[in-house]
Amino acid sequence: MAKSLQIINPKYTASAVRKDQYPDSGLPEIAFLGRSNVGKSSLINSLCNYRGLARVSGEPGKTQTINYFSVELREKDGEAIRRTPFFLVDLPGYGFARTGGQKRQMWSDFIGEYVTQSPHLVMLCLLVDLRHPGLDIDRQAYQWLSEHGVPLQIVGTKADKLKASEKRKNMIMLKQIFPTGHDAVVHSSLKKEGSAALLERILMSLDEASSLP
Ligand SMILES: Nc1nc2c(ncn2[C@@H]2O[C@H](COP(=O)(O)OP(=O)(O)OP(=O)(O)O)[C@@H](O)[C@H]2O)c(=O)[nH]1
Ligand SMILES: [Mg+2]
Repeated sequence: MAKSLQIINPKYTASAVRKDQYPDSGLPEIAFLGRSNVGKSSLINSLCNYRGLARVSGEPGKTQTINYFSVELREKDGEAIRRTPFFLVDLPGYGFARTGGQKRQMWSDFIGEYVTQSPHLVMLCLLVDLRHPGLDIDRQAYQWLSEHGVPLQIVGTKADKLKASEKRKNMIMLKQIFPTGHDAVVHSSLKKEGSAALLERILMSLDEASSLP
């Protein structure tokens, strides 16, 4: 029988804007970053099959804090079942400033602090709207994250908004613009496309992290 992967038992656990507010359970973390409105919170809900878990909005700037959701990855391989607990971490978006006037920053300092200093972050999914594969702000974010050695997985979002031919073309562009060790994953929260591939990557990175000394 084929192997199946599923997220189970999702629960909101904590919100943080400072290091001393990070949960101290020691669980590995998979986090989601990208432009405001790119679909980070929706993707978490879609992976968990739980509509209201992370707050979603049509207006950019909805998620304002680092939000931790405890989950388990359930892997069923024939009769064998394995459950791996970890956190899905929703982050505020970048590229949208509610108030003008201040010096433009890519994102709040606490986001940079989290992605570079959280001791349990094993993979950061960088979400890019598949309709707009090469925006300057996403290139800058990718550059900064790469320079800081953050382990990245690129995810092209809102794939349901493109025709099959555009999807293929833009996925090739994503791979060229944002080269990482693993191919970009194409995803649609609306159509649930790409979740299986992303769960495979999550399992791989959790397994790699747990095998480190
Ligand atoms: N068509 C389509 N719409 C989507 C998809 N994912 C998210 N959306 C819509 O995009 C909007 C923003 O979604 P969110 O999940 O709140 O985006 P976010 O990246 O968390 O935004 P911030 O928290 O503001 O940074 C909402 O109106 C969602 O319904 C998708 O896969 N397909
Ligand atoms: Mg959000």
